[in-house]
Amino acid sequence: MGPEVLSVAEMYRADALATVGGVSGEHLMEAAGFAVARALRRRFGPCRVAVLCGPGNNGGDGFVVARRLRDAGYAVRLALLGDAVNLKGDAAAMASRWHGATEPLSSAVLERADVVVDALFGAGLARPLSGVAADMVAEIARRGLPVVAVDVPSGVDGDTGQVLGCAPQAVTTVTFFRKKPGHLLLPGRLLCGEVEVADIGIPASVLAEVEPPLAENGPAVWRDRFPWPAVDGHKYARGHLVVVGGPVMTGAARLVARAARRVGAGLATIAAPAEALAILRAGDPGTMVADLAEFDTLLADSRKNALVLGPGCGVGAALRARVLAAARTGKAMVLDADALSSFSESPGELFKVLSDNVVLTPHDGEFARLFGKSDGSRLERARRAAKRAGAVVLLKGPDTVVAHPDGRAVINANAPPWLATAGSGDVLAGMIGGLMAAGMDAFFAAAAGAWLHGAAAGQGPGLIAEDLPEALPRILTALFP
Ligand SMILES: NC(=O)C1=CN([C@@H]2O[C@H](COP(=O)(O)OP(=O)(O)OC[C@H]3O[C@@H](n4cnc5c(N)ncnc54)[C@H](O)[C@@H]3O)[C@@H](O)[C@H]2O)[C@@H](O)CC1
Ligand SMILES: [K+]
Repeated sequence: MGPEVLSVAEMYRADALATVGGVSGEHLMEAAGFAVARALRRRFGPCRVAVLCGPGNNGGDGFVVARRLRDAGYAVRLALLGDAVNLKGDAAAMASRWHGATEPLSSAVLERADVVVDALFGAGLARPLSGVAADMVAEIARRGLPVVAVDVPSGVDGDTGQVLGCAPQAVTTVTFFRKKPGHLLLPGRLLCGEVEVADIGIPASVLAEVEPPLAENGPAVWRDRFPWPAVDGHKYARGHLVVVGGPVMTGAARLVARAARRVGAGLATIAAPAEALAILRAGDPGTMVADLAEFDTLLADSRKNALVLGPGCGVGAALRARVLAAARTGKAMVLDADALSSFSESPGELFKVLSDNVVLTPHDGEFARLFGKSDGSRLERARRAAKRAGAVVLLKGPDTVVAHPDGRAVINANAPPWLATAGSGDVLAGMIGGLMAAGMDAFFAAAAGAWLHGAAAGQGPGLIAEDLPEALPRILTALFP
């Protein structure tokens, strides 16, 4: 599915499979430490480095980093949490190859340091940082020292991106083989700084056995399924999206329709209440307008193959009835905003009629209204919600997650803060609806929509929602095979 993302358990499994395949643990650790030392050298010329090692294999990597940097002419001090005699396996072997002093972990090691290598805890983090480890994190922040993190900044949970206790802010994090969710989900992603994924000799063939159901969102995930028009195609072959509009907030439906047409839907019709028709007819000449009183006729027309309901519609029984009627047709559908909030009292009524041909696009507030307050990372919550709803769920945020009821998911990490602007969500719903109208599978349409939405915000300062659809031709041209 593209750039795979492995859970901590899957990472251990990949590691074990590589070892079974003949790559020794020591080889992996040497390569890991080498990659971290190389990343540090790229960023910092010869300087004074404090390497902080923990009691497990993350610490083992640290011993390699220390040796490699010293060999390269850096002034290295190394401090270990716990006693060296308690180190095991590969970490013990690497400690025995470090010929410098091993200090007990304390802030003394930071004196006169220019850079810190954080090799305290990685994948094996089991509980919140406390005691001297937590004191070190505070002291590093107090001194404003740059940190290069091994695998993850210590304290960041590799599976959730959440912080257990505390964690240092890194400038660079070097991880191995593939990213973990914690590198992409907030706040982990921000604490990592720049993430480098190093090849340490684990063969890609282990992925066939591990089969991770998670990927980092990007064109590699969905490029092959993108609904480019056929040379001999007709506009109806590119799909016809129906956008349900409301009486007052007419801009929302117009943004949806414009985004859908820009992304590739052949036709778009806004179906709105009578009082909104005049203003809608004065809008984009290429967007069609219909009276919402004819909704049943629109639904019965098989050429109209996809719908977006919610943006600007107004919460209530009328919208609820339209969503249920639309869902019963089995057409591709995006439910956003008011279409979701209309079911906050009766989510089960909605979930009963959904399928994986439907994408729900809640932000956190809408998500909580529909699925209740739930614990866990965005990834876990989106996955549970998709399963419960029986539909694709796109949980919006700076780390948007798209989850399929079968457990597949992508994490999107290209959304800039400029997207937090009025109408931006309407454009996202339109992009996804447009792609589904053009024939793209719901899960991949949601993933592609999320990524294109982030890419379209690339202009940065001054961005307004109206700019987003207009950025699509440039982005799509670069993707066109
Ligand atoms: N593919 C892989 O899996 C590879 C992993 N390597 C390294 O190995 C690391 C994983 O090693 P480990 O499984 O030994 O795990 P860690 O080294 O991350 O930590 C495990 C140790 O820390 C202790 N611990 C956990 N949380 C603590 C806390 N809050 N306070 C105090 N002690 C705590 C545990 O009891 C255990 O002794 C990876 O992060 C990576 O850096 C590399 O050496 C190379 C290959
Ligand atoms: K670490």
